[in-house]
Amino acid sequence: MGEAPAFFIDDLKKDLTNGDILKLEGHETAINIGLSKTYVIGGMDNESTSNIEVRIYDKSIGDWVIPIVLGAKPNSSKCYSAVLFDEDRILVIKGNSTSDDCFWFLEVNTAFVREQKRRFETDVVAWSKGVIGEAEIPIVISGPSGVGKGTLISKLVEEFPSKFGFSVSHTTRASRNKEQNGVHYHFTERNVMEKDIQDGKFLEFASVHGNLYGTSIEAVEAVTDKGKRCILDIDVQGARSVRASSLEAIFIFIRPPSFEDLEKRLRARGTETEEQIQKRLKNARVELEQGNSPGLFDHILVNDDLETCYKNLKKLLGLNEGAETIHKLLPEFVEVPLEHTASKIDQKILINCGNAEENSDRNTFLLDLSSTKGGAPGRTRGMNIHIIKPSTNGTKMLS
Ligand SMILES: Nc1ncnc2c1ncn2[C@@H]1O[C@H](COP(=O)(O)OP(=O)(O)OP(=O)(O)O)[C@@H](O)[C@H]1O
Ligand SMILES: Nc1nc2c(ncn2[C@@H]2O[C@H](COP(=O)(O)O)[C@@H](O)[C@H]2O)c(=O)[nH]1
Repeated sequence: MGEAPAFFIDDLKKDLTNGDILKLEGHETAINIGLSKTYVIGGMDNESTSNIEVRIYDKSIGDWVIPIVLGAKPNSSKCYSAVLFDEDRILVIKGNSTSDDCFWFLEVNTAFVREQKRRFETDVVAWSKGVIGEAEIPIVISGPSGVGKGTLISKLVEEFPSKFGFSVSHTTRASRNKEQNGVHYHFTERNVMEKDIQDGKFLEFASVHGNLYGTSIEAVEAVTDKGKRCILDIDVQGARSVRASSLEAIFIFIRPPSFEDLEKRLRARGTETEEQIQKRLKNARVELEQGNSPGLFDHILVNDDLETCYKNLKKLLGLNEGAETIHKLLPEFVEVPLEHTASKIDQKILINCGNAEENSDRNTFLLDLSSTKGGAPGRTRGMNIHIIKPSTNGTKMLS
């Protein structure tokens, strides 16, 4: 049984550095990792800082280090507790928050963080939001330009709005007439997108028909966080990158009935100049060949008659009539108050809410982290939460 302490805001002076007195400011919590480093997490009582800050006291140099902080940062709260989950990750629990925003992992030495430390040649930490429950794995749809990927995806999202969500890509190409920024694409300047790629914000990116396209980690997580299955419409290079990434997905390649049909569709759409059409058709020949690459795509569909192809797509996704009305049970939803304590037992975190003497009805939660997957950059998914209710004779039962 491994037990790790949690520290709270009223621990203003605490011997966290095995000898040195460390002064915590405002709403901060701190935790030791190894013999030499103390991670101080939280913020001052300052309206201007809306995100949780991180600083490291390095005993070996006797000084503070401000690390590069990667990943989407949690908003600040008035109370945090921290539990050392393993040597690589600190679980931070935000007081006064609900379970959709109260569990965060600060990664200090995971493979991703080690790679970033090498890249930046300085201390790096990365946030990853803890999410309760699993999500259905994303669907990657690829195929040559004009084959009908967008048409098929739109039909699926329209018929099953609560089941599927579209991953909104970034692109440097100009928007077409009816395209909306943030809905069809995030239309971006090349230098901004290149900087974001450098900063590790993209799951994949590729140069397609002369423009830069890419899927940000946030684009996929935003859909999955809503409990929806994410659909990515990306080219074959992008599909290859996702295959090589840690994201588990289903890969579907859409083929036209013939090259002539593909050309007709592209021209009939009327969104490209003749020069652009020629470029897309040239690239289509390469993509059609690559669609057969062994081990890349799980399924190949021919989009001849649209309705038939759509029916086949639904079939392979296991959707039948009335599927939209079937809802999965939502994972347990809990609220962690300002005053709480947290302690670790194996892969589980016991969270006691409130003051034991004053409130006998206080909730106790058991957060099971044994099936977690993923991590920075992105989310840590697969947490399970159980509510332990006090029984009348004082024995606590798992619900
Ligand atoms: N089965 C089909 N039969 C005839 N026309 C189709 C069929 N499927 C789609 N189309 C039409 O073909 C054109 C291209 O379709 P769509 O824009 O969905 O292709 P796409 O694969 O998403 O292209 P891109 O990769 O360039 O975004 C559209 O005008 C669409 O209405
Ligand atoms: N690798 C990626 N490819 C993408 C992404 N978003 C779209 N695409 C592909 O680009 C072409 C052209 O699209 P268009 O909207 O300009 O017609 C098409 O094949 C898309 O699948 C992305 O994020 N990454």
